[in-house]
Order: sequence, then structure tokens, then C-alpha cells
Amino acid sequence: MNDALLALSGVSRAFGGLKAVQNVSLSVREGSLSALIGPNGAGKTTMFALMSGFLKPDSGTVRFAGEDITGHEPHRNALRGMTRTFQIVKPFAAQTVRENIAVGVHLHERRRGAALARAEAVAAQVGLAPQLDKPASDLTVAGRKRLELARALATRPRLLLLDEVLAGLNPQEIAEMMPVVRGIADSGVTVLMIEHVMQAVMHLAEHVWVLAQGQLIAEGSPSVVTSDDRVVEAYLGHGTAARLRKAAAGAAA
Ligand SMILES: Nc1ncnc2c1ncn2[C@@H]1O[C@H](COP(=O)(O)OP(=O)(O)OP(=O)(O)O)[C@@H](O)[C@H]1O
Repeated sequence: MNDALLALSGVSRAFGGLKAVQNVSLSVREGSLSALIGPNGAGKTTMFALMSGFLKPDSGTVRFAGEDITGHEPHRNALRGMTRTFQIVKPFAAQTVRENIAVGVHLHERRRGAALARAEAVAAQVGLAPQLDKPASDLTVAGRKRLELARALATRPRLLLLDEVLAGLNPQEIAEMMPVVRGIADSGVTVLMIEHVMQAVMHLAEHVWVLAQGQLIAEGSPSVVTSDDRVVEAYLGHGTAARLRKAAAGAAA
């Protein structure tokens, strides 16, 4: 892909004997909204950690905005414009929503007053404006997910890595959150999301990478990858694609 904001080349990482990520290369186009999917344990979160600097690759390179950032610390990458969210959301429970978001703003803004003011704009972007002065501990699961998004957005990312921001939400909350993610991308932030909610992947992502057992097994538009036999088999087991085709042919006969 041209105009790559993030580019991985031959990236691998093992934990002892477990090859969590094997020789992965991919390019995330600036301005895109894309997804990384795969069965549980495929290596998706490890990939995010390798991209953002929480883990160092055993081999391969990571480039961001044209610079080789392999092995750079997460804080340094955040300053350059790459921020990730975490699956397990851990806000400062006793602090208000406004103060929690201001923590993210402080990456680039030292003045407390200015940070708190900027937090308000970010809260509005994710639909948290009415909750600004509540303690974070008062938020529902969906509210905490929005707060995690807001704290990441507050760092003014060029690239936002979203790790399952829809996990744990009910169908209505998912439907309400999807336009928030779309809105972030429309505001010019490049977004790469790890997501198990296929409805969201199908509706939001223009490009999808599929990881299974640490290896990239498919990539393309959502409709292309979900009709790929290797992807069906990674999720549902070896031989499934053929069985499904046979069943469909039987049903049509
Ligand atoms: N710090 C670690 N030490 C040892 N093994 C790890 C570590 N982190 C991840 N793993 C292992 O690496 C593999 C990939 O894990 P990872 O969390 O990246 O998968 P995932 O695709 O994000 O899974 P899920 O969808 O369930 O979150 C798994 O087998 C996991 O147990």
C-alpha cells in the first residue's frame, strides 16, 4: 500500500517456545479505518504491543511516519502520534471523567487549565459530555469504553490502535459506539482496530488483516476475507469450508 503511516516488515516475536507473531508484514495507509481480526490467541494484542513499543520484536522492523521506530518506548511513540487502547479498561476510578481525559491531554499540554478545557472537547467527541464531572467509577461498561477512547484521543494521535473497544457491550451499545469510531476516522485519525464483533468489522473497516496462530493468513476487504476458506477454517476448524459448501449445495438441490 502507498502512503503507509505504519509499516511492519517481517516482524516476529516468541514467548519461550510459543511463536506468538511470525514474520508479519503489513502497511496501514494514512487516513484509513482498518481491522485486525483472528481467533482467540492468534497474536492480535501481541501485534499491537509490537507496533506501539510495549514489546520489542525478536526480528523485523516497525516504521511509523517514515521513521524506523523498532524498539522505541511506547511514550516516545505516543509523542510521535501513535496511541493504543487496552482491552481491560482501567480509569482512575476516584477521578472525574474530565480529569481522566486530561491525563491524555497532558502528553502535549502541561497547563492544567488548558488540559481540562481540551478534555471537554474530547468528551463531546465520544458522547461523554454529560458525564464530565462524574467520578469514572460511576460509568457503565459502555461509558468506560468511551472513556478509554477519549483518553487515547486526547493524546492527539495520528494513528489510533483500538483493542476491542466493543467487547462487553450489548447490541444497542455497539450500534451507538460504531458511529463514534467512524467519527474519529472521519476527523482525520488513522484507525486500526482489533475487533471480534464482525458486524462492526463489516460496516467500518475498509481493509482487514486476518491473523491465525501468529501468521497473516488473509487480507483484503471485509467481504473478501470472510469468504476466504482459510479464514473460515481458522475460526471454525479444518475442513469446515468444504463441509459448508457441501451443505449449501445440498440445501439448494
Ligand atoms: N507476555 C506473554 N507471555 C507469554 N505468552 C504470551 C504473552 N502474551 C501473549 N502470550 C501468548 O501469545 C499468544 C497470542 O496472544 P495474544 O494475546 O496476542 O492473542 P490475541 O489474538 O490478542 O487473543 P484474544 O483475541 O484472545 O485477545 C497466546 O497463546 C498467548 O497466550
